[in-house]
Amino acid sequence: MAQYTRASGFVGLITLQNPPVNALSAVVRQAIVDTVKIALSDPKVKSVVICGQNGNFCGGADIKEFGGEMTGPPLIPMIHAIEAANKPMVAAIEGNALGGGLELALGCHYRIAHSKARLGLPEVTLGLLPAAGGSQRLPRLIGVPDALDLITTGRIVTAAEALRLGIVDQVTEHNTVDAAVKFALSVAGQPLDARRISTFPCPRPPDSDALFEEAMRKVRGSARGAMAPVACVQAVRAAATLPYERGMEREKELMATLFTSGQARALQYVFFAQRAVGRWSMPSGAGWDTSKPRPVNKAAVIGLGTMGRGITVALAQTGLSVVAIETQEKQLMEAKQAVTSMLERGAKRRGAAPALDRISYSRNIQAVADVDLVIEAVFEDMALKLEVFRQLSAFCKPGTLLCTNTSALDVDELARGTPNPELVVGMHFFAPAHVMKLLEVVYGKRSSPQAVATAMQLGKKMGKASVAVGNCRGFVGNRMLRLYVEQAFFLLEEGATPELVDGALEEFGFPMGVFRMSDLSGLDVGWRTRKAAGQAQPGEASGQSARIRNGSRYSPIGDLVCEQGRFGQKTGRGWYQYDKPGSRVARSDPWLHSFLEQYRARHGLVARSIDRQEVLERCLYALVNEGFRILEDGIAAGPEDIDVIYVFGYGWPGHRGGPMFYASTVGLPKVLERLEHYHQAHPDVPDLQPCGLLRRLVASGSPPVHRWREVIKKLHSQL
Ligand SMILES: CCCCCCCCCCCCC/C=C/C(=O)SCCNC(=O)CCNC(=O)[C@H](O)C(C)(C)COP(=O)(O)OP(=O)(O)OC[C@H]1O[C@@H](n2cnc3c(N)ncnc32)[C@H](O)[C@@H]1OP(=O)(O)O
Repeated sequence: MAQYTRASGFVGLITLQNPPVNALSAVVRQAIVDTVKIALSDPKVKSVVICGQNGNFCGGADIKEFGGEMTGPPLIPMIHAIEAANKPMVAAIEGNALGGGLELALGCHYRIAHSKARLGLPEVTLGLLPAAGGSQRLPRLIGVPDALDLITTGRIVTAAEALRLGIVDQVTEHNTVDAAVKFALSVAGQPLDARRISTFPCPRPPDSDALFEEAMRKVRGSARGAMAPVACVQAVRAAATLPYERGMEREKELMATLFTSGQARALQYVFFAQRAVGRWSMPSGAGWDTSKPRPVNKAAVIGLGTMGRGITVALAQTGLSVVAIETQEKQLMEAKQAVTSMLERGAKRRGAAPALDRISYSRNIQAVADVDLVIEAVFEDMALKLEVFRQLSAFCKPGTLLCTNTSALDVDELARGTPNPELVVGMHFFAPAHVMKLLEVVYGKRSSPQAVATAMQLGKKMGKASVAVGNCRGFVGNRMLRLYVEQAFFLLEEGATPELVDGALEEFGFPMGVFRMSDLSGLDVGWRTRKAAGQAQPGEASGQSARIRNGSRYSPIGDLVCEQGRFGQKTGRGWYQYDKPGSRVARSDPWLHSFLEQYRARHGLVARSIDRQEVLERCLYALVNEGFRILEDGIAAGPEDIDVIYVFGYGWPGHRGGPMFYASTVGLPKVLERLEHYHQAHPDVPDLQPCGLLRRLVASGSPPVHRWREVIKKLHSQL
């Protein structure tokens, strides 16, 4: 709702009240309509201020309403009535003014913001566009290039940037509502014609056709099939080329296509999934609501390779004091230089001072003595990590949380090597750790809920989508990825090329297909793991036995490519060829194609024609099937956890909502049928056998994804 009061005698004060973010629900919209009417009809009121309660202006339209029938007064006429008012309407912006919230403020004649306010039109991230006039008013207010940037990316700006762009009229360090009331009194009675943004001509850039074509090219290149960014460009183009009323019609038309689209549903699911994973739980029943995190003011990072450096930067940028430890002098110096330049680059981008003085560097592990939490990021070697944990246990103060940044090693085994296993958790960062948004927080059998709560809270502070998962080989993300990569290898054996597989996956929306990705991250990483597991065996054995491990199909293709010294981009050769080592532009490699032909001949394999549909089904359904197993095993608490991991850590296109959501949109019976088909065709690949949970969900009528937890709970209670 919205509360109406009078301030300083002559100012009508409308306070939006819909905790926690004052979203514009039907009730709030009705209350705004009613209170605006009261204020405008009261002769004592000279001007009006609109603000939000609890220091938060407005988080936009109520996203929860989008799934159902929209009731209550619509936003557009409500904002028009505000703009048309004959008394000055002033928005007092504290906290967030996002989406419909900013559109409401743009309908006001003046905008006063607190210096800590954040403003933006993030609708595109929800598969929508700013369709309450935002796409038409913002370009008229700040010009086409800046409006295009904000609307197509959903980028949120600070009050300082908003002032520079001309979105707000004034920024205050003090009480925003007081400042707005004072301002409202100062402009009472002044003419308002020049303050109604919808009446402004849209400033037309000199070569606007070229500008829009370039914007469209850029957006199509990065959208990976998402419709909303494209519609955003079209809407802003309408603002630049059409009168306001016709622009509004175009905005509505474009929104109508997006509003009911599967992409919007998927992106809004991801929005709520991201919040749902914060309400984590462990199989013991402990969780976010029962576990209090410990305060963390000072942290240590052990091992300053690529991951350790990124983690150091992420921690320092969060405001923590960090002790960065590397035993080798040369590496320590190199790391210090790298961390310094990463911090400086980041600070320049944000227009802030680099957090250099928050970090101290040491070669001595005893420097951990006074830290609250340690993140170990040494080489992926169990013996080495056990030794580091032994030393940490000796030197850390009692109660220090010991975290390991392993991507696959057993957290329980590490915990067993310490006197306080309850203090050990995994914090699996993704490279580059200061950029990538995902963090898997891995709890072992003996991790205390408080340790998990502390790691989850630290992840949130670092701005990461943090997901609590159980301990198993590869945790959630890499455990699923193994099956996806494995299918891609099998497809090469059967007649596909890296280009075909990558093309299909990139068309689906991944930024890179599996082979281009593998060239980027280095083929030797997986090879080393396979060698350690005894899977990769040197030499070029032929015949079927060379492709079997533990009774299941195995493809040594990746191992053989590595044996040629082809490790991907870093060596200039991998699944593709590159101009020189380190170069990023992948080109088809005839050597690889003839290698594949020779390989098939040696193993008696006959290449067949494989289409993109099969590539998608084999790679994606195998991955989804493992997702069901993960849910069945209780490693992830719900489908949202898996989907957040894949969207934020593995490049799964957000407009397809994550693998489990995607499976639900394909239809679980269809996924089951295709897995049965492929399992029958490849009986030597047991991983293709449909998971019991998938069968159970289909048997229960394929409930929507938000109801899977009930089926999972029932399943676990019967085990
Ligand atoms: C047939 C065709 C018809 C077509 C036409 C139809 C027309 C109808 C549409 C009219 C035009 C609409 C145009 C406007 C659209 C919008 O405004 S879309 C919304 C845009 N806003 C956002 O994207 C902001 C989303 N929120 C956030 O980014 C953050 O929540 C925050 C505001 C920055 C606050 O962050 P933080 O403090 O970290 O809190 P959170 O944990 O994120 O959120 C707290 C809880 O609040 C819930 N929530 C947040 N925002 C909204 C929202 N806008 N609507 C509903 N709920 C919201 C969030 O989910 C959290 O709740 P829990 O999930 O229960 O934890």
